[in-house]
Amino acid sequence: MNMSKGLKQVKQGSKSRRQFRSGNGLFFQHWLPPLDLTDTYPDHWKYLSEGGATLVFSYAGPQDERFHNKVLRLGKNNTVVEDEDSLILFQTEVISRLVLQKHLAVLETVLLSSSWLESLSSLCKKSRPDWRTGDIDTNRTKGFLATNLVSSPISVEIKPKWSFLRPGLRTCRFCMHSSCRGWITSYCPLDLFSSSPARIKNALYALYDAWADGAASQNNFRLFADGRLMSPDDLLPALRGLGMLHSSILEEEGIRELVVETLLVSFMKSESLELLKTLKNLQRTLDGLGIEGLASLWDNVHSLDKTSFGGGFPQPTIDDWKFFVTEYLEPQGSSVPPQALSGETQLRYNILSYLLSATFKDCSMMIMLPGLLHESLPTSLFPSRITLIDLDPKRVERLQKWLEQDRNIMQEYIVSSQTKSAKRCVDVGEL
Ligand SMILES: O=P(O)(O)O[C@@H]1[C@@H](OP(=O)(O)O)[C@H](OP(=O)(O)O)[C@H](O)[C@H](OP(=O)(O)O)[C@H]1OP(=O)(O)O
Ligand SMILES: Nc1ncnc2c1ncn2[C@@H]1O[C@H](COP(=O)(O)OP(=O)(O)OP(=O)(O)O)[C@@H](O)[C@H]1O
Repeated sequence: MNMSKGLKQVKQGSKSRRQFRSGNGLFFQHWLPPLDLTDTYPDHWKYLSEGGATLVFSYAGPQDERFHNKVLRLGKNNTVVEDEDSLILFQTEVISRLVLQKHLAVLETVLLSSSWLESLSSLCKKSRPDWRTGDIDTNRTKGFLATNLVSSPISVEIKPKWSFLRPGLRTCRFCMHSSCRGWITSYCPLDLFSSSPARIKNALYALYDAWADGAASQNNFRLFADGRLMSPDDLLPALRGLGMLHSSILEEEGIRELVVETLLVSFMKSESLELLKTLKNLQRTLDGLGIEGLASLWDNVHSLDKTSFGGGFPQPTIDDWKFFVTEYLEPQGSSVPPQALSGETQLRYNILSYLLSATFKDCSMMIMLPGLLHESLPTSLFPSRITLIDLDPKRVERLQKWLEQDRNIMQEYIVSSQTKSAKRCVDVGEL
């Protein structure tokens, strides 16, 4: 029997339960060890993209159902990243209780070897942007495969960042941070999360424009055509080459309109608006005390031992996360509801809550599109899939970084507001 034919996989924790269709059409199941990627050649994996902590490759080898439409995500050697099994469990056991499954990629652990990773690392050197630091961590023995979310004709990646305005402030965290970094962008996440078509459109124009101006280190917008990451200069010739442009579109300006209009149709679909609403509510409600409030709570609890913020607090385990999410989702079911907790237990609840909020503040959305809008086609014929990626747990050591970062951002922003008027961001509040 051809085992790869009719193969389906069902994820459960880090184990892969593969389902095979037998001759009589019935499925049978079998527990299998993780796939060994050293069965493929490193040059079957083409550099696709990267973030601060990982590098991502898409499969470009001979036809193989196991890797078709998959990307390989590998940890870098310059950051502490959880092991792959924990990352996958975090998504399957924790995140999936907060975000609908249809908005999540399917993940699977794979086995790797140092020599294989070293070859891949040298093969991808030329494709990586100069400004990115870190290299593949060749000491890791595992990576993970994920659904390739740029396999559609056009795919767009948006990293929306913080969706809410802190009480008492006029400017949102992203706009303050951008101003401190000297970024030139009119993007405000509060527009994207507003549910208003006009404001969402403004946000999309702003994201596109910052990208088109070549602001390489601004990572809030990326565009992929035919599975390849596009630079602003590549886009027009690439779309023409792929036959994706109507002959009337001759100018960059025309593409800008078309990309934004197409994305707007996708964002105005009810499931996209629902996802934005979910993300905003998770970011905001999990943030609870804010980083300053959390640091004060820490100081109160540690007033005698004076342990520094986050010091000695163990990394939450999967069981800790599961327990936390149950308390967060079903506060009435807890013996003591979260708002009535005190001391160590209150601190613990709020630390996990803030860490989880940080995951949602830093994730990205992948929007898969069948192409760019065509005026002869009704927009209802425009299917799109929207998926969240980079939903890794944040580590406890980050607490101190976030406290210092927020203080710096606030301080610099206050100083700069003395010379120019502070930006006013509009939050529509709870959706
Ligand atoms: O601190 P921020 O808000 O700048 O976010 C960091 C991101 O910077 P950005 O603002 O998107 O340019 C940063 O993104 P880049 O590396 O700049 O693409 C990372 O996402 C970082 O998280 P991690 O190290 O991958 O766990 C992010 O760090 P965390 O804040 O999530 O710890
Ligand atoms: N499933 C996927 N399909 C296609 N591309 C992907 C997928 N997952 C990740 N990518 C690409 O790889 C990049 C890096 O992945 P990811 O955001 O998960 O890494 P990271 O290092 O944690 O990023 P950051 O530093 O932004 O937190 C993404 O920005 C995206 O362009």
